[in-house]
Amino acid sequence: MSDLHALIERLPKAELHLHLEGTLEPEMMVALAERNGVDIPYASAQEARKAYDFSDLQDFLDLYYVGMKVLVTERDFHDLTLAYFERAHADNVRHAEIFLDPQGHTERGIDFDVCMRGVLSACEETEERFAITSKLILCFLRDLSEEKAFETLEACKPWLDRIEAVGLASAEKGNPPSKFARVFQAAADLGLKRVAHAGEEGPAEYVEEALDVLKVDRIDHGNRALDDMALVRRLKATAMTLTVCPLSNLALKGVARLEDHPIRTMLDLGLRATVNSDDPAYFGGYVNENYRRAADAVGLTREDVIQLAKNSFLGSFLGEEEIYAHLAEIDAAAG
Ligand SMILES: Nc1ncnc2[nH]cnc12
Ligand SMILES: [Zn+2]
Repeated sequence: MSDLHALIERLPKAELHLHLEGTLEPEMMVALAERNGVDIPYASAQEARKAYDFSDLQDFLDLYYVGMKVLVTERDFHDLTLAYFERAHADNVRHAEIFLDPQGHTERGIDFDVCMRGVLSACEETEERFAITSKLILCFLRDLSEEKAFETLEACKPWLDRIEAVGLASAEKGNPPSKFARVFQAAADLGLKRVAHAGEEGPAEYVEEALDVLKVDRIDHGNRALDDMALVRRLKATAMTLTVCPLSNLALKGVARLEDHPIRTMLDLGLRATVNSDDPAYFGGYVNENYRRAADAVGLTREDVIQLAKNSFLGSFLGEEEIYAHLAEIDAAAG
């Protein structure tokens, strides 16, 4: 193993952009389909993997929403979440801020509270077993209506002490952040932090709207912000965290080759970029694999990799003391 790969493995990391439903490995999908008597269009895990050849975000989302239909019971959500944390533990992830797409479940008749109980019990078990801390971010699906988003926010109310933030995910093009201005304001009034996918496929203007209209605390992806240098200067001046997902961008054709990925440019510009896995079961790798493949493709240095790990904690919603404790651990692990 190269020195750089060994460093990547050893560094404590936070993961800030991870859709729980995107950690559904084909083996678990097939097993849950059987357990719950749900029809899926694959006879085997191998067949599912063969279908994972995406032309763009929508092409992926079409399969992503089919896959999650196998999640039915509280136990399914628990098992899915715990399986992710086992993998995260193997990658030396110490803290994760995980996305859940409740509308992907409530829209097909699964109770919101069933999802929440299953996910949260696995988060508690994880903290005890692996000493990994976590926070939960509930994403509104931007291709659905504002009214549906408000219904989801209403369902959040009994769980507010267990929810850190709201997010915005799903089909970006044609669904600008401003569509959700009022529901994000209502979430802020409830004391929730805000994040939004922006600039994944949509233009730099969507990143600007997420900042100005949704008042987000982080931008998920943000790649297209690089098209607008005034916006880049603003992101740098405000130390805005970008949760970047290299293997996702490759799989969804945001970049033609990983060598063209902007992660190195982002660091060179002084942006607070982080590396994350997005939907690792669909895109071919968990967080360390994203670091390794990106590092090899764009020539990240040892200092870049250390900076990325530090950024992952600096951009998290942990308290200052916890963040500085993790930064000290990174310095110790870096040697
Ligand atoms: N990469 C992604 N972009 C937008 N919405 C998503 N939901 C799951 N993965 C997503
Ligand atoms: Zn995402």
